[in-house]
Amino acid sequence: MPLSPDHIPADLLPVMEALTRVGRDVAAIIARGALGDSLSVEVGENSDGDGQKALDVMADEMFEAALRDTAVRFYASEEQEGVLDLGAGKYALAIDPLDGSSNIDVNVSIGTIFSIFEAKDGAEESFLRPAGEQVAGGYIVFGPQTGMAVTFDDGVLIYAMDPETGEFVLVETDKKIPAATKEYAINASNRRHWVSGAKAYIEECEAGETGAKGKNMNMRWVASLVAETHRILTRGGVFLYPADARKGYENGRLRMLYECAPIAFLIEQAGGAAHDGEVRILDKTAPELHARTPFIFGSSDEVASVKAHYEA
Ligand SMILES: O=P(O)(O)OC[C@H]1O[C@](O)(COP(=O)(O)O)[C@@H](O)[C@@H]1O
Ligand SMILES: [Mg+2]
Ligand SMILES: [Mg+2]
Repeated sequence: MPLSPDHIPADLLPVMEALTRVGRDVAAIIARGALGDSLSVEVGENSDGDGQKALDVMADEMFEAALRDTAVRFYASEEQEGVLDLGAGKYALAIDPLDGSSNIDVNVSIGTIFSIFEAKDGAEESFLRPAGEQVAGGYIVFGPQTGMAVTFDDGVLIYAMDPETGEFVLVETDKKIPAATKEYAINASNRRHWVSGAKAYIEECEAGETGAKGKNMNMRWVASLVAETHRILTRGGVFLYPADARKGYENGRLRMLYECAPIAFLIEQAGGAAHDGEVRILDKTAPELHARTPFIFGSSDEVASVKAHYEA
């Protein structure tokens, strides 16, 4: 099913068609759930030492195969150690083929996150550059409804997949996030490990109307970055995955290239903000393909308040 070319740069249309075609097929596999093969069985480990589930590997293979016929030259995946050279083409695409792996077998929203740069001559240099140089960033969410949010540096487009046709239909052309919010998202089980700025901000949220905020806050944690982003794009909110004292979490958990850069691009295009506690994500350059970064994003007032707590 072709995508409507409205609002999509012509050069990127075949890339977006490949992504949504695979999105439709992955959605169908997920929808069969327990009726099909187990999607959550551990099949190995990626180069980061993360366990790989069957659906992580399957989705990666499906996206890689579909993008081979497009203008994507370099393919960098969370599930693969190095960059693949797919042949001729002017783009470099980074992907988290399946985000929210812990939710695969519990029927909770999961997703795919993608980031596109214009390719340079070399594979790694095409990705290890300021995140602000992305030409597109977005995600596909597999939930009660399958949908997509994407930016081409000109606002945020929202698509809904029609379950009867598998077609991704444009439903909003300029999604905006409210500046103020009463909702925050953080994995509070790690509180004792957090850096002090995150601790201080969350204490203020918990104090509600009895503290400096003067308003009560509500908390949500899905453990699928795509689902949290979709909620924040839809009704506002702030998300934090801070650096913490656990081994391997010195820069938080989320990967700069496959997760934070494209989400930050979307969020800023929707009027929100994204930083690592100090530095704007779009001003950062990943030092290596699988590098992580602390990540705070969402409604601009709260994201600014988090920064003030880090600086205090
Ligand atoms: O289990 P935790 O520490 O709460 O982390 C949850 C985070 O990890 C992730 O699942 C990481 O992504 P992957 O599933 O692609 O590895 C995010 O989607 C989510 O925000
Ligand atoms: Mg992920
Ligand atoms: Mg993943």
